[in-house]
Amino acid sequence: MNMISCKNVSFAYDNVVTVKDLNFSIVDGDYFCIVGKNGSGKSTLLKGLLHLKKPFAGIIEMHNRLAPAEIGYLPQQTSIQKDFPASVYEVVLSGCLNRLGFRPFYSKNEKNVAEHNMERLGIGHLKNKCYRELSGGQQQRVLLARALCATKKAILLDEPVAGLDPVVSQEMYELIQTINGQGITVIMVSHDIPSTMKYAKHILHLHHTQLFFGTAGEYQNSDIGRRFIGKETYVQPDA
Ligand SMILES: Nc1ncnc2c1ncn2[C@@H]1O[C@H](COP(=O)(O)OP(=O)(O)OP(=O)(O)O)[C@@H](O)[C@H]1O
Repeated sequence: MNMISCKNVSFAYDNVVTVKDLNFSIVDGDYFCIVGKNGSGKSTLLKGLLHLKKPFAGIIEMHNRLAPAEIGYLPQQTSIQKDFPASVYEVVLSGCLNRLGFRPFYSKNEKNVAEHNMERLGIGHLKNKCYRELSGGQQQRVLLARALCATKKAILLDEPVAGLDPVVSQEMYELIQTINGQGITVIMVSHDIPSTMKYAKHILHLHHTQLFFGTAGEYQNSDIGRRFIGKETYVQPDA
């Protein structure tokens, strides 16, 4: 069943259209990857899906009463975020912010949700540690736990393994796959094409418009897919 549909969607900055004619759907339980070169419109689309940016034209439909605030979001990390002076627990719990409404304090239930997601991602033992003292991989797990506090339905991840070493990246991908297997829809922007091909169910390839939308298998067999996968996959030169 469709969770989100984009129909003839375009985005513009200062009335200048930068991304146009997007037509695709994300289904319940999808592992949906958005790929494309720098500046092709991936982050703009993410902002659109989160309703942080209005389409210039077209419509983004959220089905089954999915509210944008119910999508957990793991943004790209900046150096300022990496230095954030809060405990792991505080960072994870802040994922429940959207549930607070006018209440000033978190409820017992929200605290339980935070505890549950820390255990789920294997960071329960880091609860009282300062976020900025963690490794890059641990920080990403914390942010993933935070994103999961906001949702039972979908998470949106912007380059979740950027800056992580191959082993930690692999662990992160396995966690994301496990979460997807538990029924959470995964929507991910990625420059990591080999892993995209390994895990994605559907792929959207952007270059200011939609160059491809379909299954990972269809992408692999398409001209655009073959060219992009070939270019982006790093081949170890002969020693
Ligand atoms: N705030 C803005 N004002 C004006 N133009 C913008 C703004 N943000 C993005 N753009 C333009 O919109 C287009 C798409 O940018 P976007 O950041 O969405 O690309 P991207 O695919 O996410 O890039 P990257 O892979 O480098 O993160 C680009 O041409 C960019 O210059």
